[in-house]
Amino acid sequence: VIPGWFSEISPMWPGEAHSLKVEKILFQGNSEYQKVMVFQSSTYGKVLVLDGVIQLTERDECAYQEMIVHLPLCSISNPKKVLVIGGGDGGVLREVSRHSSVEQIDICEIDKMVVDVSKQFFPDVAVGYEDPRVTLHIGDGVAFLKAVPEGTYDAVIVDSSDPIGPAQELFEKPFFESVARALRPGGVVCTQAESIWLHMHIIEDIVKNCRQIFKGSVNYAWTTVPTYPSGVIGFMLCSTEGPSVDFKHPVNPIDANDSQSKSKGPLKFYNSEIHTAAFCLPSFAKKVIEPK
Ligand SMILES: NCCCN[C@H]1CC[C@H](N)CC1
Repeated sequence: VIPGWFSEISPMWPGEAHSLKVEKILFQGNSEYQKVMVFQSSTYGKVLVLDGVIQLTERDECAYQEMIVHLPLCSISNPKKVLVIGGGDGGVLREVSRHSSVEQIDICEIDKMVVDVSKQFFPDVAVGYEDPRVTLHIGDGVAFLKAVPEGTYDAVIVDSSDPIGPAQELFEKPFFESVARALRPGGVVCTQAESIWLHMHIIEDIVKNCRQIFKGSVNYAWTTVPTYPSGVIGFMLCSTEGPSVDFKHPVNPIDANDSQSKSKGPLKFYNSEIHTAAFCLPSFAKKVIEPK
């Protein structure tokens, strides 16, 4: 360990570790589920770490939060009911609330400490909780979805951590089946889907499960997030049987004034061109992900 530096060492990305220079540790605690830490970095603003894994930094969180929300919501016209699984920091809520057609935003986060810590240290991320359309449920997303009436949601966003830890079940087939049941015909889901540089085997398994479960379209998109392992993160975008969804061409582009509300500031990363580009994959990934 280099004094004054945080290194993200994990068996999920063996032999490599991204490091950030630490100015000051601002919070350390143990929740019921994981170790929670916040530190002030030298060049990426404040950083949220769960069980030694970087979840977000103030400098680059916009890339992940904007893409995981606007890739699905800009792919369907008039999203009204949205469910967020995970996402306790509130960043996904901030982005969903830019869509004026949305009437109801439910969020199910298992770890209350993540919510409280985000409100205390990341107010520009946790601002999402201030939207009156938001209802916060503290609990297990797997159980929450089982209780959801069939066909309730237009969109589900699964903003999870990695498969090692509390989010493990969110990468397994039964969970994807419960998401499909909770979606209306032609409804969409977008999940955090790891890195094509590090996790092709996990992605292959997820794609196989999604193709069996989601009878609409199944696509993989990716983007750059400097402080995530290998500097990229991907998303599974799936739609249920019903009105067809073309994820690659946004039918519901985010409107300038929708996103210009004072509390949230302008979009820093997402736009319609980068939406379409996100689905372009390198050949080694196309081979595994795209249908034979
Ligand atoms: N809302 C915070 C983002 C959570 N997703 C991250 C994806 C990459 C992982 N290595 C860590 C969590």
